[in-house]
Formats: sequence, structure tokens, C-alpha cells
Amino acid sequence: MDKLNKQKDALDYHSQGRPGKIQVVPTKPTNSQRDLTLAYSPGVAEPCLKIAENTEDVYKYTAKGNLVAVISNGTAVLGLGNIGPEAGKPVMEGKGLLFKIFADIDVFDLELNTTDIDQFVNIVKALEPTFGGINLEDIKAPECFEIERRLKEEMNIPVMHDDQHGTAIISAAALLNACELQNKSLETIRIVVNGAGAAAISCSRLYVSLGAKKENIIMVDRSGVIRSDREKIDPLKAEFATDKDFHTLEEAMVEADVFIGLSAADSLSAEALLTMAENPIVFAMANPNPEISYELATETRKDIIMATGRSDYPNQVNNVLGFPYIFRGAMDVRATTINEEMKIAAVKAIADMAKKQVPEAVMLAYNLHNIRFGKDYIIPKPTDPRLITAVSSAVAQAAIESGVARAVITDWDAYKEELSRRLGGDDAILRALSSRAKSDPKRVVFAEADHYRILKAAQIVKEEGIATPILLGNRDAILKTMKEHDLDLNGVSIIDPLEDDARIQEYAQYLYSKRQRRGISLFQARKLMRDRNYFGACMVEFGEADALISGLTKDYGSTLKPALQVIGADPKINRVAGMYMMLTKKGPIFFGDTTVNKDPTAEELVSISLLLDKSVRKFNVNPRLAVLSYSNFGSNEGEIPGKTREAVRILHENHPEVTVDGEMQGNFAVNNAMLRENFPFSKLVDSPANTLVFPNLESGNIAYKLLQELGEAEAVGPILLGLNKPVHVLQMGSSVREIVNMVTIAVVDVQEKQEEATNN
Ligand SMILES: NC(=O)C1=CN([C@@H]2O[C@H](COP(=O)(O)OP(=O)(O)OC[C@H]3O[C@@H](n4cnc5c(N)ncnc54)[C@H](OP(=O)(O)O)[C@@H]3O)[C@@H](O)[C@H]2O)C=CC1
Ligand SMILES: CC(=O)C(=O)O
Ligand SMILES: [Mg+2]
Repeated sequence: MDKLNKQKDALDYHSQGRPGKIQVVPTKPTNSQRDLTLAYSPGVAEPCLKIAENTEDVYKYTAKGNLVAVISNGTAVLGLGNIGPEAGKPVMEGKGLLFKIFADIDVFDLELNTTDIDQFVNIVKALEPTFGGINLEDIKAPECFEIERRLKEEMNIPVMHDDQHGTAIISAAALLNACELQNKSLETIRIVVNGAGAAAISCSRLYVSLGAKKENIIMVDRSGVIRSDREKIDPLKAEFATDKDFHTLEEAMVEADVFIGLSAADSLSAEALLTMAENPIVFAMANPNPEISYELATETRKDIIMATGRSDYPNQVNNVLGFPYIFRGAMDVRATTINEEMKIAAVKAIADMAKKQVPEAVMLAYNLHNIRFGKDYIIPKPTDPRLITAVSSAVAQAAIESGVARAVITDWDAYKEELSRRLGGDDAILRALSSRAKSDPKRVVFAEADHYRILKAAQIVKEEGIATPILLGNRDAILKTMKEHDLDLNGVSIIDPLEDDARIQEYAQYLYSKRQRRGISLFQARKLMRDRNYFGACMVEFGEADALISGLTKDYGSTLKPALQVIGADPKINRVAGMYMMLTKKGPIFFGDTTVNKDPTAEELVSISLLLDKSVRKFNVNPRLAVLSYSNFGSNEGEIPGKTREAVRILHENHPEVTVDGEMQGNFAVNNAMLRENFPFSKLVDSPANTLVFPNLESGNIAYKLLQELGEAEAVGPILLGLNKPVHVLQMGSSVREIVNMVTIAVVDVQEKQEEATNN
């Protein structure tokens, strides 16, 4: 039943909606007659003429430099065999999808109806003007070798048969790490390679160039061990033929250290696995089903390191980890080829990354708390966002150093930033904040420290030097959670309010003195201090901590109230509001108020705008505010157009230093070409607004949530503005990454407030 369900899910996934998995999306505006005359005739003639004068300009005026052809004839589709070009198309579309999401490379998949080598080569060669790179895929051995050899020789753009080299690179990285973990050395291990096709031969070649001994490799095909005395031996297989006294896979497996499966499902038995040497390494990489199942292999040998090509088990050794980034790096320096140096650079980058701390986004994606270098994690996960920067830059650098690059990169930091921006979330601003926080870390008290995500975030900010965490909560519960999740928070102070009667008394007295005429008795104040949000806010108020982070487990309002009562608003503006920083493909855009003021008046919108203006500057961004409505500059009457128009009028009159305009609709705010065309008098015609002031809470809240879900924008916040001391309230259920971001912002907030105090 489960298997049938999975089959149905896979078929539905491909057939529902627009059939298939990819589409072509224009990259230039197409919404006016002017755009169309530029995109096509007559405007298009201009770039045509430039390219006619200088062919290299094709990279300047067309998509060539970012376009890869994934080309197959369907003769060796995954481990499904020769199922033909049409049947292979879902795999090729799938590769297109992976190129795009992992490396922002566009792909045309081309399925060729030919098994003739000459015809195949001639077709692909003729495609050179269109593409920046050629990824050959799922073409069977031995033809694939000849096809790739000739195309590499005859074409001037990178050509790579991914089943050969992609697989070789990833499995070599995994093998290096597995050997390290199993205490084996590449120079002495005995390797059995099951399969003698495209992938198997190329993997074996790369292992040898990394140090494995050819004589220690036994290769097996459908007819058994490839022996030098075999009649009519294929010349490619002859490269790995042996004279040793092995004839069958079973014989070869006795005392072998490593099994490399690049053949077909279920071709390795548990019995054969039992005969391997101690601490064996098994990479059963046939797709979709491995040579031996993960369960059977790990039940049979407890001392094994086991990997498959599948995403649903630990250690996915699959070429997806390489091809997007290898092509990205190669094409970014306009490499003429992908050579050994570039491949080895990729191996090292991938192997090294597995030893570094795993980002939270990856843990979340796999719903695991503790992924670290070891038997179940020998290579990075394909969703690891660091792959693009690490692998592509290593490949680009190797291309330059080995003399095959036609473009150079001089500013590697800028290149790496550009790479990570390609994945959507513009992390640059977060990185900048993070390094600012680290320059002068502050004490941050966590009110919900018995929660795993808070503790994990506390561990990260401590390790990264962003903040000194103070953990507030039940001591036993905190220690238990730490132990359960193997969290290292040694030396971090834990404060259990219920153990600290002296502080409770002192804080209660303070709250009582502040709120006695607003309905709080001393008795109530004492009771309230048992609530960690009151206690934490008091710690900040008394200078025993610099900032408070709370709200993971409680609704926004009840977390905010204690902060308002204990600390209160900054008297200079006397208004509190919430802001989100939305990291969009177009850069960061700030939204406010998204959390506090339900239905602000025109005057209150002015205060909110001033708060936003001040806060956005802290991010080193020059704020450009648009006050939003459903009308444009008086085009509609009504409560919202009226109050937003009035707010802009007051701002223009009393705060000319603020760049603000409105009232306007959201699309005009972010598309300044449209704004210029229709409202050329606006103060925002030079560049679009980056700070959006919403007329009420529901519009702000709905807008950021929709953008987060539909627009693939990362939301950082809510950043609480206007309190006299830094308190930041998390959204219920925030992720560890979101908590770390908030702590970073809280630390910068403290730094700003302290600087402001010294300057005044
Ligand atoms: N995880 C990954 O990233 C990747 C996995 N693969 C997997 O590797 C496998 C081979 O792909 P590829 O090299 O492109 O295909 P090829 O068609 O080029 O090669 C297949 C090879 O497997 C051999 N073979 C088939 N069945 C058996 C068996 N029962 N015992 C021993 N050898 C067998 C064939 O032997 P013979 O020569 O006698 O016909 C042939 O040498 C596929 O399952 C594919 O999914 C491939 C690339 C990447
Ligand atoms: C992953 C891959 O390319 C294959 O199995 O053929
Ligand atoms: Mg393949």
C-alpha cells in the first residue's frame, strides 16, 4: 500500500497542474508596448548587430552564459537501463530543476532520438552558440566515453558527463571521509566496484588519481570479475582488469574494505557483505534502488559506513551534490572545459564541508537536531546552502589557476556573496549585522530557556560570539533539555526565578512603585514576578542583562505586556511598533507596523514612520518610506486614504528630513518605473521605496505573511521598535535561525542605544 501510495504521489506530482516540472520565465519587463519593442523587433536588432561584430558579446546580451543543456538519449536512465529518450525526460527535467534551485542556472533539457555516436556528437556540437555548458546525462557506456571525449575536444565550453564525473567527485569526497572515520587509508584499501559502466569506470579513475592503487580495485560486471584473461575484453574495462584469483563478486568481496555499487538494484547479498573486512565501507549507489537496501546492510554489519544515492537515508552519495556548483563555478569564469584540477578542487571542498558545523536550516530540513561528522554524515546534505559558495568558488579558482578560465575573479568575497545571493535570501545584511554584534557582544536573557530551540539558539550565539546568554527558567528542566539534546552550554548562567526570592522581592517592589496607581498591588506584583517575562524585563531594567528575548511559546500580546509595564516606551517617541525585515530577491524591504498598533490614527502613523525611519538606518540602509493605502495621491476618498494622506502631509511639513511619500498602492511603492510614469512628481521616483508603512495591523500582517509564503522572502523579525530598553518578542514557534537572527538584532540594538546615550 505504501509503495502504491508513493507511486501515485510521484505520478500526481508530475501530472497535476502544468505537466512536467519546469517552465521558461522572462527576465525583463514585458508589460508595456515599449518593453515589447525592446524585447523583440525592432529593438532586438541592436544586440544582434553587436554580437555579429563580436561573437563574445553573446555573453553580454543573451542568456548563454547562464544556460546549460542537459542532454541524453535515454540509454542508461538512472539504473532503469535503456528506456529511451522520452522516458528519460522526467529525469532531465528534474536535473533542470536542481540546477535552478541549487545554483540559479537555467536549463534546456534535450532528449535526442539517436544512439549513433556521430549523429549525437554533431547535434550537440551544433548547439554551442546557445549554451554556456553541456551536461551529458544517462548515456550508456561505452558510447558515453567516446561522445564526451569528442565533444570536449571539439567544443569550447565546459562539457561534462555527469554520471561519470559528478558521481566520481561526490563519491570520492565521501570515500575520503569514510576512510578517515573507519581508520583506513586510500593507498591500501581493497575496493570492489560492481558495475563497469560510465559511472564505475570514472569513479575508479578518480580514486586512483587521489591515491588508491589500481591493483587493489576489482571491477565486476554482469559476467563477473573483469579479468585480463577474459575473451574479447572491452578496451575500457581492460583498464581495470585483474590477474588476481577472483572470478565472482562473492569471491572478490571476501576481506574487501570498500564496495562501490554503480550497477543495478539488489545485486549485493547480505552473505557477501558479511565476508568483508572489519569496518567496511559500502556505497550502494544504483538508483532508484541500491545494490543492497540500507536496512539490510546496516542490520547485517554494525561496523559499516553505508551510503546510497537516495535522499531518504543518511549519506546520500548522489551527483546532485556536485553538478549545479561545478557548472556554476566553471561558467562564472567562462572556463573552456572542466579539467582534473577543477574536479579535485570540488572533491576537497565537499569533503571539508562535512567536517564543519551544520547550519540550522539543514537540520530543520531533515528534522534532526544533531547532525555532525560521523558514520551517518560523511558528506554534506544536498540542501546545504553553503555548497554553492564553497564548491563553486573552489572550482572557479582551480579553473583560473589551471589556465582554462577566460574571465578572472579578483574579489573573492564579493563573488561568494553573489553566489549566496543567487539562492534567494539576501544574507548579506544579516552577515553584516552578525559581524557587528560579534564586535561587542551583549548579555541576552532568554525567558523560555527550558525550550530546546531557545537552548540551541543560545548555544549558537555563544559559540559564534554574538551574545552572552543568560538562561531563565526551571533549572532542572533546562539541564534535562540540554542533556537530552547533547547541548554544550558550559559556563552559561542559569537563573531560576523561583530560587531567587531576594530578586523577586526587589523587582516586585519596583513594579509596584511604577504601577500602584494603575491597579497593581504589591501582592500582585510579587505574583507577577514569578512569570519569567516580568522577571526578565526587570533584569534588563535593573541592568542585570542587556536585552530580553521571549515569546516562543506565548502569544505576542502577553509577552509584550510585561515589557511595556516594566520598561515602557522610549519617552522621546512614546510609541511602540513592530517591524519585519523581508529579505527579497530585490533586496531587503522593511514592513511596519506589523505587530502592535491595530488601527493607528494619522498622528500615530507619523510616529510609526519616524520609528521605522530611525530603525532602518541602523541597518545601514537609507530609508525610503511609502505610506500605503488602496489609493494613489488622492485618487480615492475614505478613512484609510484620508488618514494615510494626512500622515504624509504631517511628515512632509514637520519632518522634511524623512524621505517619504504616499498615500500610494503597494505596487507603485516598489516599482518606481511605474511610479515615474504615472506620478512623476513623487519623491520616490528615483528609486523604489524600501520601507513600507501599512495603514493598519491587518494589512501589514497579511502582507508580510503572504510575501513570506508566496514570494520566497525570508522574514526577519518582528523587530520591536520604541521600547526604552531592548526587548524582542519572537513569533510563536520561531525556528532556531529566526531566534539567532533576533538575538543578533537585539545585540545591535543594545549597541546602538549605548552609543546614542554616550553621544547625548
Ligand atoms: N548515485 C549517483 O549519483 C549515481 C548513480 N548511478 C547509478 O549507477 C548505475 C550505473 O549507471 P551508469 O554507469 O550510468 O550506467 P551504464 O549503463 O553505463 O553502466 C551500467 C553498468 O552496470 C553493470 N551492471 C548491471 N547490472 C549488473 C549486475 N547485476 N551486476 C554487476 N554489474 C551490473 C553493467 O554491466 P555490463 O557492462 O556487463 O552490461 C554496466 O557495466 C545506475 O544504477 C545509476 O543509477 C549513476 C550515476 C550517478
Ligand atoms: C543520479 C544519477 O545521475 C543516476 O542515477 O543516473
Ligand atoms: Mg544519471
